[in-house]
Amino acid sequence: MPRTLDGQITMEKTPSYFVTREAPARISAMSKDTKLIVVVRDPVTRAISDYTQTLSKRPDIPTFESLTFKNRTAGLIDTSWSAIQIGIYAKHLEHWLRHFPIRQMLFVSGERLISDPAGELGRVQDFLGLKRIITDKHFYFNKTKGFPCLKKAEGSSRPHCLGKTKGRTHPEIDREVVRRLREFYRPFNLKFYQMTGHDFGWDG
Ligand SMILES: Nc1ncnc2c1ncn2[C@@H]1O[C@H](COP(=O)(O)OS(=O)(=O)O)[C@@H](OP(=O)(O)O)[C@H]1O
Repeated sequence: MPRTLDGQITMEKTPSYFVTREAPARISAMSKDTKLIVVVRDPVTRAISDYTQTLSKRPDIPTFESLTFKNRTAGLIDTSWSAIQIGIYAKHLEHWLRHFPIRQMLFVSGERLISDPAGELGRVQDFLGLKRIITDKHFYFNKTKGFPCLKKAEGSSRPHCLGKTKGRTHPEIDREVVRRLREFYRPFNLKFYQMTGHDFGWDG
């Protein structure tokens, strides 16, 4: 991690910190003032997205439906499958709250990052104590990509969308399996809304 000079903010990101048991203590030991930003989306869609990403690299893996259950007849969800485990946000957050106060954490809605990127980035800028430089003016909706894109990439005058690995088409998943997963996540989601003081709207 480079030294941070006056007037600079050092940022670092990885998708795996939030669920890594050792990460909260290690980050707190490095700097207990660190601000933490977590992007969360509906855990069911997240699991399907995770599966879609693995499937793109290993097309021979079993179906989403078969990986979801330890015992499908009994409706027993396989919580050891990482695609499912990662979405139990309340459990992961508990570990962070042993080392950081909730005011040092910002939870960005993955859904709103798509429907209102400037609004969500406004929250990020406020949280970091920055002026709201990034606004609506910086985005446009790209119909081909189906997502918001930047009107101008940094250091360029050309528009920029995220790459092909972001926004893949998800496979169709058995509705009953989706329903069962929604039921499974519901109590954890409600706990998460309570802990963060923010209803992400994944449960109707
Ligand atoms: N503007 C824009 N363009 C494209 N994609 C967008 C955008 N905003 C959010 N998203 C969502 O980001 C999802 C991929 O991000 P990940 O967090 O999975 O990426 S990472 O591989 O873990 O870094 C990706 O998930 P999938 O749709 O499942 O691919 C998108 O839904």
